[in-house]
Amino acid sequence: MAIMSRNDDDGVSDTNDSETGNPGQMDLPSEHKDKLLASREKDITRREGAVVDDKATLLQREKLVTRRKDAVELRENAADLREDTAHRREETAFVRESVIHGVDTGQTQRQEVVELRENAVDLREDTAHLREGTASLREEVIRKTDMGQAASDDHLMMMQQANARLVVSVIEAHKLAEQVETVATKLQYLAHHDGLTSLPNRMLLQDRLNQAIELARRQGRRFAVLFMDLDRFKKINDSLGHGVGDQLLQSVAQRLRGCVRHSDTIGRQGGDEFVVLLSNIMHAEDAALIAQNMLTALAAPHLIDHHELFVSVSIGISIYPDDGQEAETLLKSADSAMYHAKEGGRNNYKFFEPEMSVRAVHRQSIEVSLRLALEHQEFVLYYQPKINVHSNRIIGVEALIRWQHPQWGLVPSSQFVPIAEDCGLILPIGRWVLREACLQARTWRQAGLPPITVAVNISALEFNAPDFLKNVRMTLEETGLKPHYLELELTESVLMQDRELTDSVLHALANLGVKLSIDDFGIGYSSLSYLRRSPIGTLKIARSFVRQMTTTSDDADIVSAVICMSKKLKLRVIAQGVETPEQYAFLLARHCDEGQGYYFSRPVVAETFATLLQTGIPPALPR
Ligand SMILES: Nc1nc2c(ncn2[C@@H]2O[C@@H]3COP(=O)(O)O[C@H]4[C@@H](O)[C@H](n5cnc6c(=O)[nH]c(N)nc65)O[C@@H]4COP(=O)(O)O[C@H]3[C@H]2O)c(=O)[nH]1
Repeated sequence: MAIMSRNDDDGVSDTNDSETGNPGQMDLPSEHKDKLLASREKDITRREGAVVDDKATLLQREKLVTRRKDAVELRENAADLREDTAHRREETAFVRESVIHGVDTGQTQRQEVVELRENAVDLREDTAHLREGTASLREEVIRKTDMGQAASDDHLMMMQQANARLVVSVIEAHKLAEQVETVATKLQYLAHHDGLTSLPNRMLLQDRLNQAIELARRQGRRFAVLFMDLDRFKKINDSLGHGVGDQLLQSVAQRLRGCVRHSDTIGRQGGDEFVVLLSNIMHAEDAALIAQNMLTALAAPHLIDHHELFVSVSIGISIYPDDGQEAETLLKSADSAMYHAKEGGRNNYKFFEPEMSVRAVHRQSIEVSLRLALEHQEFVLYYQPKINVHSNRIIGVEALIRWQHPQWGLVPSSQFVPIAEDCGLILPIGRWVLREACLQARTWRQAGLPPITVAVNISALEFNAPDFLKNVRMTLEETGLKPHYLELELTESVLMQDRELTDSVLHALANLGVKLSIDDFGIGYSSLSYLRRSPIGTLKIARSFVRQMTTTSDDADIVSAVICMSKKLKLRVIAQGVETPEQYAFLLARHCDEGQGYYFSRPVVAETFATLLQTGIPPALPR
């Protein structure tokens, strides 16, 4: 008998299979056999279906895992993007701060501006990349979201987060772009304006000048260019410090603004130089009127850091088209005219005249030749004796430089020392003078001539050079001259500079044994209490007072007062530029002990001076 039992799973199972020759197989009627076969086939199909179902589930799971991976990747991408944005934001903030700092302090140098501009360009490129990055990421999200319609809630949530982060990134990118715009605008401003005064700078002024030329050419009109610089600004800067100097320049800029119309341009060329473009004048006299207004406006005291500062300017004026048809020529003409204004006593204005450019060219060629003069050994020292007016004995000598030019002949120092000071060449020239004078003094000593002190002029630039003291020490050592045979003549302006530094150098020199004197005393502003404390040993009365002391009572009073004061302060005093017997007599009567000037001897070459030293001042010299 066939034993049929109900299976839990599919309901039918046989334990006695006749086809397999199973001992449990029974011989069934054919209709039963057909039924059994049909039932078996159904069973197999059902089982195969279950396997297919399993495969689909696996595939489904695999897809889910892949989508999860995509979502994680997206999340990571979004996080990277966010980090990148934050980083860029910091950079922008830094750039912006640098620019603002630059604008505030006026210290943004041209190089910095260039760097900032390059940074802004980089930043802009980065922002563009960032935008591209966010766009492609968004596209990817959309694509993957479409693919994953059937994604799990988890997957959807991750997608939403990634999307939200992308939105943040895009907003950041927009902000970044705005900030870069702001920085770019500021850079643009800085590139065309002076950081200290906010006036148009050289570049912008050049642009405006070119525009004015173009317009004036078309309309057949004239316009004026005013070139000006502050008289003796360097002294204020050196003595009161750059902070005060900067404020003074701001104050000057402010007052100049008040003197011109809106259509005119005032620019700062650099340092204490300003250029004004008066774009609409009918006659040259209009420019003169404005120049005069500027002189008046600047003359009132400038109150800066509790200092009442008085400044004046010298102004040179050139007119388009008479004095130049191009920007450069107009500026040059105005510059030459300004030099003449300065030479004419400062605090005034001068119109350009054609012969001025000849002098400007001459000055330029002096500078070029000066650069070669040291190398070509064209300098020579002359020596002028200092005399004890009572004994008529030579008590010292001043070394004075001359330039033996191959074409121009012997050039006096007044024609090239100021130029050498302007262009800094006075530093190597000064070192040469000091060495040459020390060597010469030593040679005279070795030749058995009476011991005397040799004096060397030191300009403010030389005194303030960082290696000045070291150079004096080294020169004395190398030339073998004893320090007390060297005297340094300083101008009053040297004493007005950085007090602490000046004091320490003066005392170091005095400790070495070097003598110190003040040249041209009376024309500066030396404080008497300072003189008392300083190691200065001698005052040299300025030639300008000595020249008129016998004819002008004011000068006579000044010279008498300086002699008297020197004695009280226990300082030696010497009158410079003594030329006449009357001046000599005046000094004797006022008990001035020492004198120097043509009355005793002109500056002479070293050999002649050696003879003077041996023989004394000959009576044959004009007296
Ligand atoms: N009219 C007139 N002039 C007289 C008389 N006695 C002397 N002098 C001139 O007065 C100037 C005196 O020199 P300083 O006041 O130091 O003024 C000097 C000094 O400031 C500067 N200098 C000259 N040599 C040097 C140098 O080696 N180094 C530096 N840094 N400056 C120098 O150039 C200035 C002019 O020098 P120099 O042309 O040599 O002119 C000299 C001298 O030749 C006189 O009785 N009447």
